[in-house]
Amino acid sequence: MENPAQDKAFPVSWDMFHRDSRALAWRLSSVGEWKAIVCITRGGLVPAGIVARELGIRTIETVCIASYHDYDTQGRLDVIKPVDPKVVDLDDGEGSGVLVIDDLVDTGKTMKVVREMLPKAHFATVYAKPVGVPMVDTFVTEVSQDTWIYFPWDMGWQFQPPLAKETAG
Ligand SMILES: O=P(O)(O)OC[C@H]1O[C@H](OP(=O)(O)OP(=O)(O)O)[C@H](O)[C@@H]1O
Ligand SMILES: Nc1nc2[nH]cnc2c(=O)[nH]1
Ligand SMILES: [Mg+2]
Repeated sequence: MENPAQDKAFPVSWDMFHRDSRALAWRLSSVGEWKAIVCITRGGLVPAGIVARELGIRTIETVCIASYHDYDTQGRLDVIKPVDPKVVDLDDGEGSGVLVIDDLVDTGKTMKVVREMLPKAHFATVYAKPVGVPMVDTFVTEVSQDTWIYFPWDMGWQFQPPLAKETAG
């Protein structure tokens, strides 16, 4: 099965996300140099800002894709906005000189669509699951396929009942 039930939780705090995105920038800094970042919205917006700051990249473009319409179930993949041709054509019309950033790769379907637009770009994510790993050139942390990653922008503070109350009765 390509994407089994994702019943393990990997919660990520803002601090963790900042540290892991900086680690991504650190890895990328020894891989190459890029003229522009293309971030895959919306999840890619946050790491793209951090990596752009670390690597001194000021041209930042978006490709707007949505597929997980129903929380954790992937549906039809919608390209809401393609990459600006000015960015595709920076070097050779195939994405050389472009760094594509997303928060994570899961099945790899989102990355595959963007790879078709920018075949020579470098693809990077902060987190990766095994099925998606072949689609990404650089990432920081791998989690198992049956794990759901909870990002800080999707979370909120909530009262936690004390253990004693949970186990009573
Ligand atoms: O490797 P895949 O199985 O294709 O999944 C990975 C994509 O899923 C999430 O985006 P989502 O479509 O939920 O949109 P969002 O970034 O706006 O949250 C995530 O941000 C990746 O872009
Ligand atoms: N937040 C979040 N979005 C996803 N999209 C695909 N996989 C995931 C995941 O594990 N977490
Ligand atoms: Mg996304």
